[in-house]
Amino acid sequence: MRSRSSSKKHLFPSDFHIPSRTPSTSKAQKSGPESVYDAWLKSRELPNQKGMHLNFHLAWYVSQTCIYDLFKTLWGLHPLRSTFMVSLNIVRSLFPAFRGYSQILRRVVEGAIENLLKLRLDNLARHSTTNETIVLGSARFFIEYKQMEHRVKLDVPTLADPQVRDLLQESDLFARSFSGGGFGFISPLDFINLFSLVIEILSHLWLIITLTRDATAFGVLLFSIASATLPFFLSRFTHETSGYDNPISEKEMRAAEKQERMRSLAYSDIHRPEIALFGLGEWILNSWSAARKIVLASEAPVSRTTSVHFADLMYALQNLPVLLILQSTSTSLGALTAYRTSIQCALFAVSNLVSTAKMAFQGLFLMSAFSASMKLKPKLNPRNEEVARYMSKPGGMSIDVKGLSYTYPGCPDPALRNITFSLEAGETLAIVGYNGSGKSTLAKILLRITDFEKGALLVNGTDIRRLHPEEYHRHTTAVFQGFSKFNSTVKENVGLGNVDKMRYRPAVEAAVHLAEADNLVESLPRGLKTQLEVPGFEGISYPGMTGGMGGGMGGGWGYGSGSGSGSGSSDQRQGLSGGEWQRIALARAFMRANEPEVDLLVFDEPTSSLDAHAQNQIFETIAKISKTPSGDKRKTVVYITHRLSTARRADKVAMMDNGTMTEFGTHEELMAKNSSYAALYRASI
Ligand SMILES: Nc1ncnc2c1ncn2[C@@H]1O[C@H](COP(=O)(O)OP(=O)(O)OP(=O)(O)O)[C@@H](O)[C@H]1O
Repeated sequence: MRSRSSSKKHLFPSDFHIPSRTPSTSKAQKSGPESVYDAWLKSRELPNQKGMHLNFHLAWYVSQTCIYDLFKTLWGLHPLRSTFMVSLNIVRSLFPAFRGYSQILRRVVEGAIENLLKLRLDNLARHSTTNETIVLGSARFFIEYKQMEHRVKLDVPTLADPQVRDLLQESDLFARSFSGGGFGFISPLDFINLFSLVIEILSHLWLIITLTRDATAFGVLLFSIASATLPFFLSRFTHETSGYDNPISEKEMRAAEKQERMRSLAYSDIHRPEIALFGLGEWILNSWSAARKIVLASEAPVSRTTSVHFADLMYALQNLPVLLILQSTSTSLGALTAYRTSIQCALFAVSNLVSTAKMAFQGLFLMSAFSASMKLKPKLNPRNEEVARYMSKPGGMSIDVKGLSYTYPGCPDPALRNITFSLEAGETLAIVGYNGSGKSTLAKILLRITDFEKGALLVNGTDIRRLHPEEYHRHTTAVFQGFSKFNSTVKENVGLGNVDKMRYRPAVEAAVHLAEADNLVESLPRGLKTQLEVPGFEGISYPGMTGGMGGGMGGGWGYGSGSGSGSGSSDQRQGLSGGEWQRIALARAFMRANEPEVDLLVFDEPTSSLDAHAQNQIFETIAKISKTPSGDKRKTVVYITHRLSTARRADKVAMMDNGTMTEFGTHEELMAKNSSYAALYRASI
């Protein structure tokens, strides 16, 4: 355990901000890398990355900074099994040379040694594969876990960086290579293979030298004894058959489906705002981890009796006297053939070594991507020395915005320009304006989903940039314009708004009630347990699965437009209309709206698909939540609406036009101004 934690420290020593894209100046090319990220970046600038002209200097740097720590960490997961895996690979790599030696002996004892060797090799191969499955399974889980743990923490601005996306993509390739290769890239086993190939070449060289010196068959005897006894001892540590032979149980199928759903969710960009806002990271990680363990356990080999090995041992020991006799036999017989075979094998091993080394070389940079991605720091996180705690205020959250501007990466024009306004704790603000005027962008900045580049934003008097987003989000709830639709049950779709209470049915029912969605849920075939279908996403099917998975099967955490009402298919999945989905999204936001620590409620066009009656009811509910039963203010509410009849309910109204806030005040004040808002209002009623 000690080695494991210390290795982790080395491998993931500290977070860092990805520097802005550095131009590939000749100076930068010449100087050495300053970090693993730097090395990865420079490796991408190499003109012929896949050829032989790779930069050995970078590879050396990556080897020094990553390989040792990574292997030490992975070794620490299964020290004994890892030792066996490497030992077996070494033993296996010694056998080709030994087999060559046995050809000399074959003429003396027809086939006996060869058969014995074959038996031992088969056993070794079996044990080795089993052991590798276990060791690599754990390594893969560890790598995937680390990657997912880190991924769910990354925020929208970090993931919007194209360089980060490339880094994460290569990091994914590295993690996937732990399935045992297959992606045309390095598998961790290839590093061991490199070592094994060197051993094999050395063993051939040893044989060639031995033959030329006319030495005794002492080596043969030694290997025979080792090969005869090793599998017997190994049988006490390893298992036999692969779990693939076993039929997949329903539990395993559900776990496989869940693991994929959670992985999709963790890696999804579309759901990122809600993952951040509702703090879903830990829940995703725990759910994935539990499901992944079940899947890995189902793939793990199953133990079998060791009697076969005992018989093997007896058989092998019976041959020992023969081997002892052979020791005194002249080795000159067939030596020429063995000599030639050994040279051929050595040459073959050398060419194998070169191609494996080339793959390992490429793999090094994928490893550097993984290592660098582990150190990515979410851009919205404040620096340690700047962190401030969120200070609650009675009545809700006060908001002060001064000269705020923001331009989306890669866009020529700012989405927001010089926005200034103030909101007292407990006030309600309606943001109105034309399409594309920056309303949703402002809402995302207020929710600390998106950053801003100029100006200041104070919440309860504290600079929002000094607050840890994770902590700040606990004091907010929201319905986004493009809210997430999950291919999951109604209960989960709503419960995700407050993961702690997700399994508490009365809490989910209360949220459904607040969203006026009781009738909708009652009309569904399985009520809260009904599996919702997101258009455009198919379920995952598994071999041996009959009749779907009831409510449990869904294909990924799909996201769709949500228009149109699909009917439940044979697996009882249910489509919803746009308005019905909107009620689900509102219920999700209401899951936590009533929590005492929630001070800010943001709704981006929450009722755009609802009829006028439902819309009024929802606004009544929002008004009710924002005040105590005695009428005192307790939550600040910001909502974006195109229906100006709802805007007049708010304490303040903000009129947006082309990224600027052209008017701000009460409905009456703005009407008296008789400007854009008044015109828009009159046009909408
Ligand atoms: N992710 C993005 N990347 C680049 N530009 C964006 C992005 N999101 C929005 N924009 C641009 O920023 C501007 C403001 O968009 P925003 O969504 O804030 O407007 P809006 O007022 O909410 O519009 P609507 O009323 O149609 O919802 C628009 O010009 C839009 O094209």
